[in-house]
This record gives sequence, structure tokens and C-alpha cells, in this order.
Amino acid sequence: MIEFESVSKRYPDGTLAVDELDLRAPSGEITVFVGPSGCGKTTSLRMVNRMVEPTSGRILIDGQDTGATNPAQLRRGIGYVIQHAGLFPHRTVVDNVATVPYLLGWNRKKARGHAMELLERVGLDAHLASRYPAQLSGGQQQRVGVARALAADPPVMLMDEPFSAVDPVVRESLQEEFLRLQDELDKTIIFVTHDIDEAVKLGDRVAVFRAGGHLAQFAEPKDLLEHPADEFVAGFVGKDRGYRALSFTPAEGIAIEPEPTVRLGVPIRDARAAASDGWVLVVDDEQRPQGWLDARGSNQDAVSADHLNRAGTVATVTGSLRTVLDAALSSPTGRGVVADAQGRLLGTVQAGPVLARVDQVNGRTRGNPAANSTGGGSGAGSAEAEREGAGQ
Ligand SMILES: Nc1ncnc2c1ncn2[C@@H]1O[C@H](COP(=O)(O)OP(=O)(O)OP(=O)(O)O)[C@@H](O)[C@H]1O
Repeated sequence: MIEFESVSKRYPDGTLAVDELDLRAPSGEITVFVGPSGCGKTTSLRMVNRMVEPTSGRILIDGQDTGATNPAQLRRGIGYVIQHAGLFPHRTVVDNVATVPYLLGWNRKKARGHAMELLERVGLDAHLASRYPAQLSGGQQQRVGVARALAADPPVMLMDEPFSAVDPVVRESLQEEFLRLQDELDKTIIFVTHDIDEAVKLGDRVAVFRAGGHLAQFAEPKDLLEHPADEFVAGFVGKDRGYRALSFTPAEGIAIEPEPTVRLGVPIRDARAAASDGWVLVVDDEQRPQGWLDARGSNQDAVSADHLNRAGTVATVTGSLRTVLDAALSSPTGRGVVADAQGRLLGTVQAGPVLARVDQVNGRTRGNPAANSTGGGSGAGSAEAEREGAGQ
């Protein structure tokens, strides 16, 4: 566990960056620091590995006062990942990842072998190992940054906007893989972002900071969205927090209607006969949805995979209400496809009943302060982090 005990930081120019921060980041969990630009997230993070020294207060890691620990030794137990990865440009990928093992005195073969395993673990192909960072995409560089931070198997990871510099699609896949990795690794993580969506997706707990280094609220994502502590937090989590909260509301219990289906390869007249409004859902032999067929406009003889409309997402009944709503809204027929955990069709749901549930959920949040503005920040302030490099 990482504990902040009345921690403050005043920079020499008088800026109070962090004001009396009290917070506990539990072991094996992801604690996210989120808030607008300049509210003290990075300063708080860097006080953990003593890249910034607190002006007052204490930070303890598993009961050990970091102020009383030699900084170099302290950092050996703390992985650090920053925006743009901060890789060493003149070292190959594998040598970047092996940096800390080399420093720890591992021989070259063992360090490189370990680095190769880590590259695979973060989803990077072995053939990239001999490249230099500039020869990788932004997303690949971030993966290398994560692999390098994991190299000494530190119990604690500090991550400062690690996925901000990549496009939204890459960012989403990095987030998914990060969650999968954390499932296996159980690190104690503090993760800084200015993006509330990223915060509620990744955080087991989320600390919302406001300007002046004040902690506005520290809560689990669902609580934060449903019960923002005040106007500032309500504004920061955004007007659509009711929609976001649906991510935490199970889809179970929503009425699923039976949906007529046909299998791939059957004569088109069977598809026309089955189609209620012209559209029919096509499934494979194991009842897994393959796509929609507009049977009216089709002049083929048999139902073929080439003519399916695959727009629309498939929701899993064990998933959230948000995925069901997404499925209904994205379906070309207006009927969202719902499958069981094995991917077999259960039926469809129209947006109406889902929206009725959305209203219910929003009704529960209606007593909270109105959301006036969406929060967020520029995410600026990373240049200094880049200069600091790996921080190991
Ligand atoms: N070395 C420094 N000297 C003086 N003031 C600083 C220094 N570093 C940061 N600050 C100030 O401290 C405050 C908090 O900065 P910090 O970088 O911790 O915020 P942040 O929430 O991480 O912001 P961002 O999202 O923009 O990265 C800001 O007002 C910033 O200008």
C-alpha cells in the first residue's frame, strides 16, 4: 500500500502544487489520479519515488517511510512509465528493456532473455527487439516503456499519462492489454491521466484533484459517477456521467426478445420467409451471430457470408448495460444482438427498453449537483517528464 500522510509540496517559486494530501493506494490495485491540467497530479506521483521531495508530510510504501529510504534503492522497487515512453534513443528496444537488469548486475544473456520475455508479454513481436525506438510506432514505444518499467519486477508502478500520446484506437488496445497484464501481475499502481474516461475504465479507485493540489474526491469509479461529491467533481466527470455509469450496471435482467435466424448456406427464400422486417440475423452452426442480411434486396441463391451487414456490436449478457445500449444503437435493424458468455445468440434488445433502464439509472443520480461543464485538460506538462527519462 502507498500512503500519503498530509503531504504538501510548495515549489521554490511559491507555487503550492499539492495541499495536505491524505490518500491510500491499496496494494495490487490501480489508483488513478485525474484532474484538470496543473492540479498537482504529476507532482503527487513523483513524490512517491522522490523525484520531487515533499515540503511536509510523509509517504509510506508498505509502512516504510520513503523519506528515510535511499532514493536509488527506493526507485529499484518502483517502475516508472511516462508519456512518449522516454526511451533511450541510441539503445535498441531489447537493450532499453534490459536497462535495469544490467544496472542490477545481471549478465547480458540473462538480462536480454528476460527482456525478450517481457516484450512478448506486452504484445510486441520479437523481430522489433533489434530496432531503435525511432523505428517504432507511438503505441509500440509505449509498450516498450511498460516492458522496461516491469523489467525489475517492481511491486509498485507509477504511470504518468502513459497512453496519452497515441491515437484513440491504439490507446484503447493499450488500455485493454494493460488491464489484462495487471490481472496477472497484481502490481500496486498509481496512474495519472487528465481523461475521465480512462480514469473510470482503468481505476479500481479514482482520486479527482482540483486546482491548488486539493483532493476533491477519492472513490470507486461507480461511486464517483453516481455520487459526485460536489459541483466541481460533477462538472469534471461530465454531463454524460449517467451514460458512463451504465458501464457499471449489469445488463442482466434486461428483457431479451427471441430473434428469428437462418444459417449460412440456406436458400435465400428461407431467409425471406424468416425475415420479419426484411432483415434476418444469420448465425453459424453453433448459433454464433455472423451478421444481418437484408433479404429483400438480395438476389443471390443462398445466404453467403459475403453479403452480410456486419455493422453493429454484439453485447454479452454478462456485460454492462452500456454494451447492450451500444449494440442496439449501432445495429442496422435497431435490434441489438445479445449473446451468452460463449458467444451464442440469446436474442435481441431494442433501444427503447434499454433507454428505460438508462432513465432508471439516471433517476438515481438526479439528486446530485448538476453537471455544468466537461472537465479535462491539455495534458501538457510532460516535457519535463521526458527530460527526466526513465527515472530508474
Ligand atoms: N518545478 C516546478 N516549479 C514551480 N512550479 C511547478 C513545478 N512543477 C510544477 N509546478 C506547478 O505546480 C502545479 C502542479 O503541477 P503538476 O505538473 O503536478 O500538475 P498536473 O496536474 O500533473 O498537470 P498536467 O496535467 O498539466 O501534467 C502547477 O501549477 C505547475 O505549474
